[in-house]
Amino acid sequence: MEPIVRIKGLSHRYSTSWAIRDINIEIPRTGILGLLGSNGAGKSTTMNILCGVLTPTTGEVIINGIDLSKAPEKAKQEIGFLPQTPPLYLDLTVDEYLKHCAILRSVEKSQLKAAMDEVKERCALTHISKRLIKNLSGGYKQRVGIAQAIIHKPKLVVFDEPTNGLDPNQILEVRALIKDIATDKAVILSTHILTEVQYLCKDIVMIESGRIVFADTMEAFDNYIAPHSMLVIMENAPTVDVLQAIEGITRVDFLTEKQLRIYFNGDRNISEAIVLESARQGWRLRELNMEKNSLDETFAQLSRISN
Ligand SMILES: Nc1ncnc2c1ncn2[C@@H]1O[C@H](COP(=O)(O)OP(=O)(O)OP(=O)(O)O)[C@@H](O)[C@H]1O
Repeated sequence: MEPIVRIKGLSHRYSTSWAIRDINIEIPRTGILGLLGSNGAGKSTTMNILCGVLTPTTGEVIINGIDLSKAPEKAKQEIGFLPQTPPLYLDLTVDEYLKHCAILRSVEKSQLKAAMDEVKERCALTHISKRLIKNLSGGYKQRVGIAQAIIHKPKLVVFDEPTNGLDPNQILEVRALIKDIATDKAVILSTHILTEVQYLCKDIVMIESGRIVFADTMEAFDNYIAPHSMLVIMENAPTVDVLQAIEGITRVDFLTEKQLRIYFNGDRNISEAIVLESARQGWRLRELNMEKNSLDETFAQLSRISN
C-alpha cells in the first residue's frame, strides 16, 4: 500500500550548521513509527518540517499524495500534532477547548458536535466535558491534547514525547490510547525513551547528529547488534585467566562459583570454542546462553557508531 507520508532528501540548516542531512522516511498508513534519537539529534526539526511549521532548506514532504510545500493548507489537514507541551487553554472547559480546536482545523459547523463526541468518547473525556482544563490531572490534560490532535480526523498523528511527566498509571493509559489511535491512522512517536518505542512501535527510525543511523522494524532493531555476552554454568569452572586466554573472550565475571558471564568480541563461534575447551579440560559445562543486547545498549552503540 502507498505510504501516507514520503519524506525525501530532507536537509535543514539553521544559520550555518546543518540540523538534519538527507533524511528519507516512508510512513505506512497505520501503526506506530518511532522516531528515536538523543537530545539535539534532529527529531524536532524533522517533525516541525513534517507538520509544516518549518520550511526545509532542501528536500520534500509528500502527505497523502500532497506536496506540503505546494499545498500547505491541504496537506496540513491530513496531520494532527501533539507537541511536547500540549497547546491547552487552561481557563476553558474541555468542550470549549475542543470546539475551538475543531473550528481552527476547519471542521464544518454541522459536523462539530459529532466530531467532539467522537474524540471525547475515544479519549475517555465524555464525563469531564464541562470541567475546566486547569483542574484536570496530568493524564487527563494529555488526553485532551490527544483529542485536539485527532478532532479533524487526520490520517497522520505526530506525538512528541507524549508520556513526559506522567505518572506510571497515566503513562499506561496514554500508551493504550496511542495504540488505539494507530489502528486506523499513521502515528509518529518521537521520543528518547527506549522502552516506549519497544512497547509501542512497529517500525523505528533512529536519528543521530542529523542523520538516519537506523531504519527498520522494531524486531530488526532489537537484533541489530549481535550478542556480545553469554551466561554459562560450569560445575568445574576454571579461573578467569584460563578463560580469558581463549581468543575472543574479553572479560569474565563470576556471578556465583559455577555461574559466569562471559563477554566476547562479537564472534559467535566463541561458544564452540568454549564447548570444545570444556570437554578437553573437564570444566563440565551445563548451560550456555547467549544474552541479547538490551535496547539501551543498542541505542548507545548506534549513537557511538554515528559519532
Ligand atoms: N532554532 C534553532 N537555531 C539554531 N539551531 C537550532 C535551532 N533549533 C535546533 N537547533 C539545533 O539543531 C540540532 C537539532 O535540534 P533538534 O531540536 O531538531 O533536535 P532534537 O532531536 O529534537 O532534540 P531534543 O530532544 O533536545 O528536542 C541541534 O544541534 C540544535 O542545537
